Amino acid sequence: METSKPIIQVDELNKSFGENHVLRDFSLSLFEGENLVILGKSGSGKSVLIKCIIRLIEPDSGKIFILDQDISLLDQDEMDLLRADVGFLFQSNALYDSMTVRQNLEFPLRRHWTKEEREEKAESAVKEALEDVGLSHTIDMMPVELSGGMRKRIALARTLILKPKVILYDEPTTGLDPITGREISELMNNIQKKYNTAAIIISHDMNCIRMTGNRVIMLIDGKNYAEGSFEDLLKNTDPKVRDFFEGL
Ligand SMILES: Nc1ncnc2c1ncn2[C@@H]1O[C@H](COP(=O)(O)OP(=O)(O)OP(=O)(O)O)[C@@H](O)[C@H]1O
Repeated sequence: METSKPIIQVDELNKSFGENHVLRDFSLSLFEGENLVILGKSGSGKSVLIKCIIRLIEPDSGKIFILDQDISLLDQDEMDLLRADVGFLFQSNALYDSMTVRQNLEFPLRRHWTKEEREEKAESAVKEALEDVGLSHTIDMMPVELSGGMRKRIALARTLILKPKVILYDEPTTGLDPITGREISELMNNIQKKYNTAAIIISHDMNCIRMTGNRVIMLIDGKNYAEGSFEDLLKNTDPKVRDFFEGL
């Protein structure tokens, strides 16, 4: 897997808020088709890292390359184009409550597809994305009519509709019961298989991490402190790694 070129490359990222030095020379590589989990205590900087990757936050120093492009050099239009390749599943789902499922799914197409493309392909794209998440029958429903697990699936379908090369998952199973959480984890794996998408997953849910993570990075003291399979890290004897697992 690691012989391929990285889809996302983060090099020696630093980010401070005042005296709070959150990321310290943090680096990672995400390769095609892999699910990479970022583990770290609350407040360790996982969200800051993701926000730097989607450029909601500017790092103080360091570089981020997405699909070979140095994102600090992209203008707004170029960044928008790149965003079509990088799907983001918000913890809150961020569905529009006043829109039907169909309208929610069509929403990203407005920005990324021409009117002609939408007229030609939107209907089939919505249907395929809903089929992918097993919720074809909800197409004309409102988000309020759906359960938490269903809303998560619809949010995922909306991410999938642009066929991203990478998906960033922010706590994808938080707030769901264990069975629904397991279903979402399975769905994440199915999507990885079907589309060969790479993913960065931030999660505190050990079931989700075990099920979905091909590789795990531990964010400790602002650094990529340890990485390997989840099982490797469980066996790691470093005191800070042990401290993390024992604190769970
Ligand atoms: N915009 C901001 N301004 C100031 N400090 C910030 C800002 N965003 C994040 N921080 C600080 O950066 C640190 C890391 O926050 P972050 O949200 O990345 O943690 P996290 O690892 O995602 O935590 P959790 O697991 O609880 O979501 C925290 O100390 C937080 O207070």
